[in-house]
Amino acid sequence: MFARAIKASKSSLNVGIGRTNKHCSPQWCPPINRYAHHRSRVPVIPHTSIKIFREIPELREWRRKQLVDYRSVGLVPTMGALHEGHISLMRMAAAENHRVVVSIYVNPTQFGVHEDLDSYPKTWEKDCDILRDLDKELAGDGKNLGSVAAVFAPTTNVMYPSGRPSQEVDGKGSFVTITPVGELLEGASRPTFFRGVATVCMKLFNIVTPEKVYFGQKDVQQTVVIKKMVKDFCMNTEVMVGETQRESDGLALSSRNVYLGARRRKLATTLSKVLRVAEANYLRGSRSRDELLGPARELARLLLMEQHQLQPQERVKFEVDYISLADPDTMEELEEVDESKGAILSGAVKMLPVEASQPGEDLGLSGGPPVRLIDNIILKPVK
Ligand SMILES: Nc1ncnc2c1ncn2[C@@H]1O[C@H](COP(=O)(O)OP(=O)(O)OP(=O)(O)O)[C@@H](O)[C@H]1O
Ligand SMILES: CC(C)(CO)[C@@H](O)C(=O)[O-]
Ligand code: BAL
Repeated sequence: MFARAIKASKSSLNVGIGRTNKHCSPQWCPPINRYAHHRSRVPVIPHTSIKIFREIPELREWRRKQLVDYRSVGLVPTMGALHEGHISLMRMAAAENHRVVVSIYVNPTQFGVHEDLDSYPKTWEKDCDILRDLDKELAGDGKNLGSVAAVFAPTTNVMYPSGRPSQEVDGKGSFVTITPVGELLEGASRPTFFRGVATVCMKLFNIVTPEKVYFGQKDVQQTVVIKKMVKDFCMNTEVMVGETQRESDGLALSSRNVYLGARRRKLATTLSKVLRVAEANYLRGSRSRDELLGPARELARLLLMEQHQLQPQERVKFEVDYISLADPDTMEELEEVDESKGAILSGAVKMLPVEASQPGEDLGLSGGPPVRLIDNIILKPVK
């Protein structure tokens, strides 16, 4: 969250300023005119049949047609700045549904007041190129049931018709809260985060009415919150979870990795290394919190100490927010893993900005602001 400081490129600004909605800044509004298809009311991504819906009524009309035609619909919610993690969810959805809807919406209510909503990466044109390439790939692969049929890219006016609600913790508004799970871990660090996520996902599910919804394991607590919301509100959809996509050295893909720069990028694998130590101990038979998390915390301490011994021009400082061993259904902390249920190992680390840069050093986009990284490993049941 700390690292969303990219500014829209000049070209994306240019395409955005034709007819922007007063409730959305020109930087991030998908262009309305540019992709207009002459014979259709609904624009499409060029060289594809992927429809771009900006309004709810048109999307609902399209959705009704899919229902009448017995076509299943899968939804992949995203905040854009698409990468291979998102694409893997779309591939999964295309394998199991006739029509895949991808939502691209940077949801204000999940950002705390001091978080960087305004600078969250907005890469609409690049996202369209990625979707076009995926469209070609899926068309050439006979194993899929369907393909990406539509992008839903609403404005905040559409998503919050009574006006944009407060981002304050005690702010008023129509919110969905899923507690206590939404208050733990990520929710403790970002108190309005899961309220915003549950609220926007409830809206997206109500609008798209998908048979299945797709979320990434990288945001594991989010999957637990969404599953609980679907269960507790008797929602008619199935929550599917796609595995975390990683770089070859183990770093989980994330839109925010672009802010790391070369020096911090090398150390960004710290969290996955630390979690893997705990996983290795689980696989060797350890079950208690101390046996699992003790050595993991020790590795984090040693890696940080190593950095502190370096010169400011060379070192990377980071802060461990949490390392957790939690119940897979509630995210509550465990003293002992129940072998029949397994557990979730998760963590969050804040990579601090470099203290002293070297001449010409790549510090990451926007000068390398603080970057909060999250990751997790599922400890599978053994019985
Ligand atoms: N590396 C990944 N592997 C699998 N799924 C992912 C990965 N990264 C993100 N996702 C999933 O994609 C969906 C949309 O996520 P989002 O748009 O927030 O991307 P992100 O990379 O997590 O961005 P952020 O910088 O906000 O964390 C979520 O369900 C998320 O879990
Ligand atoms: C699910 C989501 C799209 C809701 O805004 C967001 O939290 C995300 O990208 O993980
Ligand atoms: N993938 C989680 C979205 C967020 O950090 O706001």
